[in-house]
Amino acid sequence: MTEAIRVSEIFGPTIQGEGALIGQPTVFVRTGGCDYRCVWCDSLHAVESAYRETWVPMSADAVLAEVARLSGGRPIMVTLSGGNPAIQPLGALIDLGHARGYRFAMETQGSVARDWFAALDMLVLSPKPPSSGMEVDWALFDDCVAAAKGAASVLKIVVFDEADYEWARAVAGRYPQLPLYLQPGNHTPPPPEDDAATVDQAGIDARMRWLVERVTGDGWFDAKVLPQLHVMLWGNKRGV
Ligand SMILES: C[S@@+](CC[C@H](N)C(=O)[O-])C[C@H]1O[C@@H](n2cnc3c(N)ncnc32)[C@H](O)[C@@H]1O
Ligand SMILES: Nc1nc2[nH]cc(C(=O)O)c2c(=O)[nH]1
Ligand code: SF4
Ligand SMILES: [Mg+2]
Repeated sequence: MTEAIRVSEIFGPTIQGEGALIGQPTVFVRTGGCDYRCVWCDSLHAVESAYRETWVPMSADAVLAEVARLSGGRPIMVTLSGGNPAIQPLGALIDLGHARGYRFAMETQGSVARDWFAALDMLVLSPKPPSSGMEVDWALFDDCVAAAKGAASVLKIVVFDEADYEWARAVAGRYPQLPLYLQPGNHTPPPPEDDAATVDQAGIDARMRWLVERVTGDGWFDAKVLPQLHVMLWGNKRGV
């Protein structure tokens, strides 16, 4: 019996709405609990301890059975997110899923490194810019980059303002080997309203246009700028 995984929600298939795998059909496994508290986190139901009683301990077998039920038993890309999925014991799930043809991408802020990162098909590292109110521990972040070993790794940085943009440029300079994705931030209403599709899409669009102008104006031609596609389609609705 493997150690239990604390699960906030399992949903899909939907499309990956962000970053390198945008548009790709996937099932999300969102774990509960995070070592960060970003002021603009859009997934507080998987972060705040007020929601702890909604998180269910599940075995790797049970998680994979639910993923298989949702995907009609067909192998699919599984996206591990959270909260911070790196604080959960996910190695056994990845091995079990691989044996059945599933692939695994994971979203993490890069604050906790695990040796099983190397088994992922993609590691998405999203270090948090100044607007988040968090401060990155770069030694821990470097441990995460190193733990991925041969696994494909990318950077995805949320940008709300000029200070975030300048910060993203510096981070890109620090990790020239990692493909970099920039995404405009969305201001999410705090719970309990976070179930509703209430985003300021016009504001996000304006931030996206500004970001494109900054990147092209600077001749930063190896950065990719993408919106959160699922937010364009469904706002900050849960489970999509
Ligand atoms: C909810 S987080 C969970 C995974 C992990 N804790 C992390 O932050 O990478 C998933 C992704 O959503 C991004 N994100 C969170 N809140 C956001 C917001 N308000 N606007 C845009 N992206 C956001 C994060 O930067 C991360 O790339
Ligand atoms: N469709 C969709 N794409 C996503 N990409 C990253 C997400 C996340 O919350 O980690 C997310 C999400 O919640 N939904
Ligand atoms: S690290 Fe991710 S899940 Fe945790 S608070 Fe920040 S955005 Fe939310
Ligand atoms: Mg999200």
